[in-house]
Amino acid sequence: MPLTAKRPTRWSWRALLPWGVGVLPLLCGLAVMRWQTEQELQASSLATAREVGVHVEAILDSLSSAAHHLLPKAGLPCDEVQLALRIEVTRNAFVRSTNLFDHDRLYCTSLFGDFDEPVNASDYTNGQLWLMNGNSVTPGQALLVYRVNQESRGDRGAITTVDGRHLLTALHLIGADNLVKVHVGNHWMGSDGQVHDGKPPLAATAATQYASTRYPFDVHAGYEEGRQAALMRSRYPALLSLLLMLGLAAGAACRWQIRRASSSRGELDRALDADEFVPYFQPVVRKGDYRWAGVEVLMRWQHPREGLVRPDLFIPYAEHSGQIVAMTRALMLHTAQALAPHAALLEDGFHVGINITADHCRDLGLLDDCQTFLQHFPPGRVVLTLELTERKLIEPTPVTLELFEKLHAMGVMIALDDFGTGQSSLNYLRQFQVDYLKIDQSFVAMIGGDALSQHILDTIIELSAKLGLGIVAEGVETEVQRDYLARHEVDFQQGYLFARPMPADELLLALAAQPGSPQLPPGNGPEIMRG
Ligand SMILES: Nc1nc2c(ncn2[C@@H]2O[C@@H]3COP(=O)(O)O[C@H]4[C@@H](O)[C@H](n5cnc6c(=O)[nH]c(N)nc65)O[C@@H]4COP(=O)(O)O[C@H]3[C@H]2O)c(=O)[nH]1
Repeated sequence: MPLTAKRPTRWSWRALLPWGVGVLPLLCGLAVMRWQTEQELQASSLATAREVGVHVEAILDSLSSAAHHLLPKAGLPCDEVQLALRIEVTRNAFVRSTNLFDHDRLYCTSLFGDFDEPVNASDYTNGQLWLMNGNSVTPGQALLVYRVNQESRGDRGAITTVDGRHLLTALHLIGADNLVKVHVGNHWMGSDGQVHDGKPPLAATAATQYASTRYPFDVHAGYEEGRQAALMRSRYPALLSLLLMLGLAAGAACRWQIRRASSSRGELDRALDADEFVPYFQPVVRKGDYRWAGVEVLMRWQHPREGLVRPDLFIPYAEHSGQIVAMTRALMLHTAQALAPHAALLEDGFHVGINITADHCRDLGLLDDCQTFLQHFPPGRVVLTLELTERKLIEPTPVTLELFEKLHAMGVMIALDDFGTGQSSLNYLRQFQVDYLKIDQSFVAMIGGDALSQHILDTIIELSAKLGLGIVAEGVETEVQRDYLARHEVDFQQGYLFARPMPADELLLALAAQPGSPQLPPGNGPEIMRG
């Protein structure tokens, strides 16, 4: 179908749908990738937290073992136990210092020997662990302190410490790309090695936690903001580009389909508004004198850019979209306006054939169109003949039957077009009160051909005679065909042999030129005569 006239873009669903279709595969793919990377980061985060946790537990095992060795010595004089304290520091890789306390005062340390400093059990989580921000020996440097007291005396026991750098090494080596934090009571240490107060902040991505069941600490892990997007970009670059291309292709295909459908419909609507559908007329001659007894009205599209467009290029779409009803109404009006002022040129009972389709038979609207058409002419001057095609099946519903009954009552004739080519020709004959059969041009073309084809043509002619129907032969191109049809008493003939479809001006000119025809009133003739 030819297309023209660009219309202003409107943000309707037609404009938005291709974007939606294009974005959909991308969104679905991104959702799957997001879910997958989320699972992956979560699993890796949990594994890191657990690994760091297990390592810290191993360090604490070392502190606990040293502390428990020294525990029975708590309360003994410092010069008696000092060597034992130093031996534990030497024997345990992670132990930085060992200490004994009595009456809640630190009285002996591996570094200084005799010492005196208060020990407050409440500084320790569960009375056991304290993450300190340094002590008097190494101020500002993280220190994890383990405390254990004798079962019988809560104010007497042993204290061992580990340097925060051991924890830091674990955080850096195990959780290299992870934001891992060791949390003890109201203090925590991150990969900056500093001890902070309070609870550690949750990581933006895949925040997980490992809580030790053996010591009162937990490990928080997770990733910084944007980690997931970065992982998706690095993991799925090929898939992302594929999805992008798929989305583009789907969006473009959808846009093309919508434009095709909407532009065809919109284009027909525009042409209808601009009155671009015009009638062409092909004469139908009667047997005997071959005088023009009527015309078949054939639609043409006077397209502003493409010129005159043949009906087979747009009628099928118009029939499919249902726009054919409005187009036929406009065509009938044009026909009436072109012929009515020159009705004197038409002999009484002049046949005007209009093609209709199944869409016209869905309601009784066609009655008004026919009525309006006939009102343009003096009574009895024209006989309106509706030509039914079988391109869409016409159902014999109560509405259709009522329509045909009322059309007949109005004097409108019904012809079956292209008779013999469709599957329902005979059914139509039974179901609807038909007046004429139009033999399809393919049968007329068989004249002079093989015997079987000719038999089929003869049978159609006989059938119409037996049913008392008028018969019109279409597509008569040769004198042999004309004479054969005349010998077989075919009532009317139509074809290039007599005349090709022509515009109204030419038709009126030719009608006026027929012998015995009244002349057109001066100044009232068709364009072609006046020019
Ligand atoms: N080869 C050959 N062809 C001949 C000869 N005599 C006439 N024809 C062509 O045969 C077609 C006859 O019309 P149709 O069977 O109703 O077939 C029509 C009809 O089914 C449809 N059509 C045309 N106008 C309308 C309309 O207003 N409404 C509907 N629904 N369909 C229409 O389009 C079809 C084609 O129309 P056209 O192109 O005008 O083609 C016309 C006409 O030009 C001949 O001797 N030899």
